[in-house]
Amino acid sequence: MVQLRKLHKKYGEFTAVDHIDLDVPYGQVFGVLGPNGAGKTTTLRMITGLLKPTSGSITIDGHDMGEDSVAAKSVTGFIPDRPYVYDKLTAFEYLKFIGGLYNMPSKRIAERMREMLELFELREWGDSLIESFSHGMKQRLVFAGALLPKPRLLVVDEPMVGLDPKGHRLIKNLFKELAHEIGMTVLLSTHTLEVAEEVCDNIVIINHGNIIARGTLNELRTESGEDDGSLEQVFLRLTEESKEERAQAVAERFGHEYDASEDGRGTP
Ligand SMILES: Nc1ncnc2c1ncn2[C@@H]1O[C@H](COP(=O)(O)OP(=O)(O)OP(=O)(O)O)[C@@H](O)[C@H]1O
Repeated sequence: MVQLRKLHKKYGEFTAVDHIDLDVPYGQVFGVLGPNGAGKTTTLRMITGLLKPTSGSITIDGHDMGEDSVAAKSVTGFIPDRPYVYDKLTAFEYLKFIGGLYNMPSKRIAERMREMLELFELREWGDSLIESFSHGMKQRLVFAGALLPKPRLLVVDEPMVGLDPKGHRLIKNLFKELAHEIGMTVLLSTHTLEVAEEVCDNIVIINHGNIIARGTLNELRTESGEDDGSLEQVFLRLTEESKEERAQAVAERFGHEYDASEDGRGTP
């Protein structure tokens, strides 16, 4: 479904994503994990076409993002980590706007709006202004919008932010159903390891812009030597760094040269 080849992103001199290769199969829940600043959001935003790579290629469902970004984006739904929605619209108006972006016929938009508002327990709120919604309701509305056109690929950055326990359960079940029953590919980044453990068929772990491990939870357990470990133990083991590695990363971040002889302090 998604192929990344030597995907690279620099912000100025800083490398956020470092020539990664990745294949995400159809019909799976695929998790992207990694510590803060690892490059997860940057990678997902490049896949959705919101950020332009410095180099490398992205193919979505056979469409090359560089050559035909409209075709690649037309099969993709995106749920960002923060629900940016225009407060002065009603839920109906917001969903109609999304349907229009995907060129959906009005009848289809009306049908899907009803289904989505029902699914995300917002049925009575269709005519209400979004400004009256709580954070969690806004997040659920963003989910409804992203799924409205039935995308083949759903990209989700930190899905659990702002959702209550009932919302967590709804979303976890939904991801599994979408992937395993409808065949949608769900590509998600999360810090909630219990979510990844429960729903992801495959996982990649990113650190400093590189993929440092990939596979099923069992394969990651073997790789990390944590044979019976939880994903948290596996994650901590795989991302643990020596003092030198940490110092080097900080020095690179601030454009300094790292000199190990200086006890890990970067020199300007
Ligand atoms: N617009 C930007 N300009 C400069 N640096 C940026 C920009 N956006 C991100 N970065 C840097 O790129 C690196 C990767 O950021 P990114 O947001 O992709 O990480 P992440 O893995 O999603 O982190 P988190 O888990 O904290 O959300 C970080 O060091 C970040 O500071």
